[in-house]
Amino acid sequence: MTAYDRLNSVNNVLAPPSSSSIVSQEDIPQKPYRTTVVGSGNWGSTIAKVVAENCIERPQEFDQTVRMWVYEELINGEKLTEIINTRHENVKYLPGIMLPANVMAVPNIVDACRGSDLIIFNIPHQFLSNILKQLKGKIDPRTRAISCLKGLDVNRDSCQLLPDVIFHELGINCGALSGANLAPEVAQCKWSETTVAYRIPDDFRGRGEDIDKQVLKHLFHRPYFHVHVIDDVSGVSLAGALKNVVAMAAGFVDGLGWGDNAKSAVMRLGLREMIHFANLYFPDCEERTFTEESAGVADLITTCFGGRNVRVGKYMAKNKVAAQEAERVLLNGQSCQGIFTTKEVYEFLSKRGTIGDFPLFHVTYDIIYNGFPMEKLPERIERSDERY
Ligand SMILES: NC(=O)c1ccc[n+]([C@@H]2O[C@H](COP(=O)([O-])OP(=O)(O)OC[C@H]3O[C@@H](n4cnc5c(N)ncnc54)[C@H](O)[C@@H]3O)[C@@H](O)[C@H]2O)c1
Ligand SMILES: O=P(O)(O)OC[C@H](O)CO
Repeated sequence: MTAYDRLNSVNNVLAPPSSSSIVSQEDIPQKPYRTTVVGSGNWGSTIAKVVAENCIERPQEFDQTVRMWVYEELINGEKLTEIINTRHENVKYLPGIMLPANVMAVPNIVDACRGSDLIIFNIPHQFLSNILKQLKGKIDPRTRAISCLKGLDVNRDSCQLLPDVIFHELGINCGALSGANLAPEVAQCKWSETTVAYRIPDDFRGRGEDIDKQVLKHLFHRPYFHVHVIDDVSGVSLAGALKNVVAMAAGFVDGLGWGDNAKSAVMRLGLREMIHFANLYFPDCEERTFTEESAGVADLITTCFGGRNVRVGKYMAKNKVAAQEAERVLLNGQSCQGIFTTKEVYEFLSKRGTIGDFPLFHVTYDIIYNGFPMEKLPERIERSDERY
C-alpha cells in the first residue's frame, strides 16, 4: 500500500492523481520542499491536515512529512504530541478529525522548523513574540513563511501586521493566508474559499528553486478548499485581524436577541471601519481585498455568524459575564482573538487621537473593558456615524 492509499483509506479526501497534479519540469525542485506548521490549535491542526494531504498527492514537489510544532501539554497524563503521532488525532483542539499520518507532531520549536523551506505560522497572536524569540537567529534567511494568524502587533509606538513582524524578527519573506474559514468546516472537507497573499521577494531564486505563487497554490488548494492567490499581504492580514472586533459586537446583538437587521447594521459599519483603518494606517492595502476577497467581506460574514468571537460576544450578552469568562466556558482552551484585538485597536487609535472616527470599534472596547451597557450600542453608533 502506498502512502497515498494509506492516507486515503483513512480520510477518503484525496483527489485521484490526475493531469492537474502534473507540474512542468522547470517547477520540480531538486529536493522536495519541506514544510512546517507552527501551531496545533483548531486552525493550526486543520491547515496541517490540508497541507499534508497535498504533500502526499504531490511527492515531487513536497517532502512527505509535515512537521507540526505542538505546544506540549498533558491530556489525561499523556503527551499531546504522542497522542497525535500514534492516534493521528488532536483530541483537544480538533477532536473527531483524523489527521493524515504524515503530520508529525514535534514539541521543540527549533527542531520543528530546522531545514524547512516554508514555515506556516498558525498560533493565537498573543503567543507570536515568544515563538519568534525562540526562533531568532536559528532560521536560514532563505526560508519563506506564510502567516495564518488573525491579529495585530500593537505596542506603544506602532501597529504592525504580523507578516511584517515575522519578517523583522526572522528576516524571512512572509505572506498571509486568510479567508472565510471556520476550522471545523474545513477540517470536515466542507467546501470553502480562502485568500493567499504573497509577494515574490527581491532575492527570489527562481522557479523550482524557491517558493512562488504556484507552489503556494499547490500546497494549500484542495477540492474542498479553493485558493485565490493575490499580492496584497497587508490587506489580507489586516482584514483578518479587524473582523474579530466586529464579530464581538455582532455577538452582543445576537445575545440581546435583536435579530438579523441589527446584526447586518453592525457588520456594515464594521466593514466601513475596517476599510477606513486600512486607508489611514496601511495605505498599501487594496480596498478590493476587503470587498471582493474571501479574506475580506466573506470572512466578516462567516465570522459574525459561526465563529468563536461571535459566540463569546453572545454568551457575554446572555449571561452578563466578562469576555474572558465566556471564552473559558465556551472554548476549552481555544482562543478568542477579538478580546485582544479590540483592546489593541482601541489603544492604537486613542494614542493617535482618531478613536472618534471608529464608533463601532470604540463602543466594542467600552463594552468589553469598561462595563458600558451593550443595550446602548445603537446610540453610540448613530451619534458618530455622520463623522465621515
Ligand atoms: N479556529 C478557526 O476557525 C480559525 C480559522 C481561521 C483562522 N484562525 C486564526 O488562526 C490562528 C490560530 O488559531 P487556532 O484556532 O489554531 O488556535 P486555538 O484558538 O485553537 O488556540 C489554541 C492553541 O494555542 C496553543 N497555546 C496555548 N498556550 C500557548 C502558549 N503559551 N504558547 C504557544 N501556544 C500556546 C495551544 O497549544 C493550541 O495549539 C488565530 O490567529 C486564529 O484567529 C482560526
Ligand atoms: O472562530 P473565530 O471567530 O476565531 O473565526 C474563525 C475564522 O477566522 C473564520 O474565518
